[in-house]
Amino acid sequence: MTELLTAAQMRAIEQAAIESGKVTGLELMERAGQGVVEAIFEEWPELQSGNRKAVVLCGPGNNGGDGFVVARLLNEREWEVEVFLYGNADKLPPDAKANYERWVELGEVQSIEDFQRPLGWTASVYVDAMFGTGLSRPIGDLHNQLWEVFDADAGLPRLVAVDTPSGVCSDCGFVLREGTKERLPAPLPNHVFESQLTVTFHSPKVGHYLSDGEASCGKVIVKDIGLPRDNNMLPKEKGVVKLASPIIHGKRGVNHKYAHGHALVLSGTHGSTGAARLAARGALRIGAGLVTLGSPRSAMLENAANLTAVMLKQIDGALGLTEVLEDMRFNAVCLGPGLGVRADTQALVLTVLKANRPTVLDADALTRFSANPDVLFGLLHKDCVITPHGGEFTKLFPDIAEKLAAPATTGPAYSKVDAAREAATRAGCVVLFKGPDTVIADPDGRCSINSAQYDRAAPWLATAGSGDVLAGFISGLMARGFPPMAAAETGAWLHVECARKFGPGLIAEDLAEQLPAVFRDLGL
Ligand SMILES: NC(=O)C1=CN([C@@H]2O[C@H](COP(=O)(O)OP(=O)(O)OC[C@H]3O[C@@H](n4cnc5c(N)ncnc54)[C@H](OP(=O)(O)O)[C@@H]3O)[C@@H](O)[C@H]2O)[C@@H](O)CC1
Ligand SMILES: [K+]
Repeated sequence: MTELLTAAQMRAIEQAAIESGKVTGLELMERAGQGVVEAIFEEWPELQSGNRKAVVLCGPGNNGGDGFVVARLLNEREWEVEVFLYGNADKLPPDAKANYERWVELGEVQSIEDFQRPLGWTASVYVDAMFGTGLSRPIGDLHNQLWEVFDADAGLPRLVAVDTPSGVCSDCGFVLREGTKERLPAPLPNHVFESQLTVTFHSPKVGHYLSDGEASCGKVIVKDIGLPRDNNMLPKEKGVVKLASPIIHGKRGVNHKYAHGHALVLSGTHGSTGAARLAARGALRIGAGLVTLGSPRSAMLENAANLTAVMLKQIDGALGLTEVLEDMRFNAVCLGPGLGVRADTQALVLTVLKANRPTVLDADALTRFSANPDVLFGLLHKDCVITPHGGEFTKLFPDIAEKLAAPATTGPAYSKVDAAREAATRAGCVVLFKGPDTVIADPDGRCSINSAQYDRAAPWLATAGSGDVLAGFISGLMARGFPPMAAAETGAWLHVECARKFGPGLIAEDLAEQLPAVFRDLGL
């Protein structure tokens, strides 16, 4: 399980370790610099020999201190090293200052203003050690200068970011930028200069996995710097964010279909039934013992013509649903995909929520409440999962979405994690806020990011109906008895694995069909 830390959490861990007397800040900085050098050779073994040159850009804090260590260690390995400093050497914090002084015995320090791109890239490696977890405001002109130098049109150099790419907030993953009263157009102009490698310490930072994080980090390598793994010293008010991982087991115990639950998925009317069938098939493949599609009379023929293992039951309106839910064997309900946003959708949602059954609400079941989200929040309960994408999230939580969309001007800035957590508290249930950086938050404070980035990139998932399958996966797991947070996390993780298993050309129908192979890979 990978834990992702905020700047404050990382600082608390470092502080506690230093105060315990077991390690000094200087030792941590030395190990950080060593970690960067190790990572460079692991990533580019061809740099072990030959004429090698590094350009190291150092900032005014301890991130800069790490840079001076890297410069010295590469110099010891007979690299030619050029160092540029942003800011005043006299104002460096003590550990950084000590490493600055060790470096000036070996080489020169130039002002960052003199750093320009020569004709072509002349160094084997460029090290960005300007700002890390201490970034507190936009880097303004410096950013523009670097943006010009590292302009991708010139071809990407081996650019290594120490801890975080400078300018990117380590909590939210956004590039900090000057405030503007006007909302920036979507998508935001991407002013990120791309590192090929980001070497971070102890644990990845939350911002590496959110918003611009992946685009700017390239690849994240975590180096141990000897800090304790005991998180007792962390601020308690918010738990640590984790990378989602599957909490799944094979079907155990009684070999009877009813032992694995019975999911009910509600279909839309005639002509809008495919989404619910995708969800239903997802629920069945993921292991619910039985799945029934509840269909209005108008869509019975259409659904009957397209179902085999999934069962079909006519359910007309809230009254019909109330009667069906008297059968307690329906132990998980999924509604929203293709349901439509008419008044009876609201009645169906309210009926399901009053029945107090594990429930997944997606798509139209959420959009229907755009005008009156409080009605929905009043009835959602702890056994629910809601799965909004960005647009649905904005309709249900407009004030939260506005905070998230506002330009990040000071660090650490409001993040998608903060937004999902706030939404979960308001909704009183698990919120799965979709994206390549899906954030899953439980009102009890647990939070994870299901990343479809870096080595789990799955761009093929952006295809019609894939969200419907996810809603089905989660409801199928809930029918199997998974608690909402575990169901959401596991369902989202498997969803990405299925997309990766299939690869290019994926359409929504393919997703659930990959589950058997993914389960086999997991040894289930
Ligand atoms: N602590 C440890 O033991 C270890 C720490 N380690 C390393 O330290 C890093 C954290 O160090 P850090 O806290 O000193 O923060 P850092 O990112 O260097 O920047 C702070 C400086 O930048 C300034 N500043 C901020 N924004 C600015 C802007 N836009 N434009 C201009 N200035 C700006 C800010 O000024 P201020 O906001 O105070 O005015 C302050 O002077 C961490 O990422 C890791 O690499 C490792 O060695 C392991 C051991
Ligand atoms: K950096």
